[in-house]
Amino acid sequence: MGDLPIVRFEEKIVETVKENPVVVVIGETGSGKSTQLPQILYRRGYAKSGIIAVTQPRRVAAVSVSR
Ligand SMILES: Nc1ncnc2c1ncn2[C@@H]1O[C@H](COP(=O)(O)OP(=O)(O)OP(=O)(O)O)[C@@H](O)[C@H]1O
Repeated sequence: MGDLPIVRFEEKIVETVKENPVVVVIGETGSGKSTQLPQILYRRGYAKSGIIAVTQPRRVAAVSVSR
């Protein structure tokens, strides 16, 4: 699989998350927000100091992106 568009913004996202208590990421459908953001935060160690929670409008979608 090729890289999703969000991957290019990883450094900017991590930097912004570090500096702000709340961050809103806006991007096109399929740009990788739901599937990549939790993995980026996991790789950067955010699961060590807290939990990474993933919400979706439907239960099945929430469970599948959390795996
Ligand atoms: N590493 C990858 N490379 C390419 N495509 C991927 C990869 N991982 C997941 N995908 C696919 O890319 C799409 C990314 O969707 P994702 O739900 O993350 O986007 P999104 O930005 O959250 O979209 P939406 O705004 O519609 O929720 C999915 O169809 C998924 O199957």
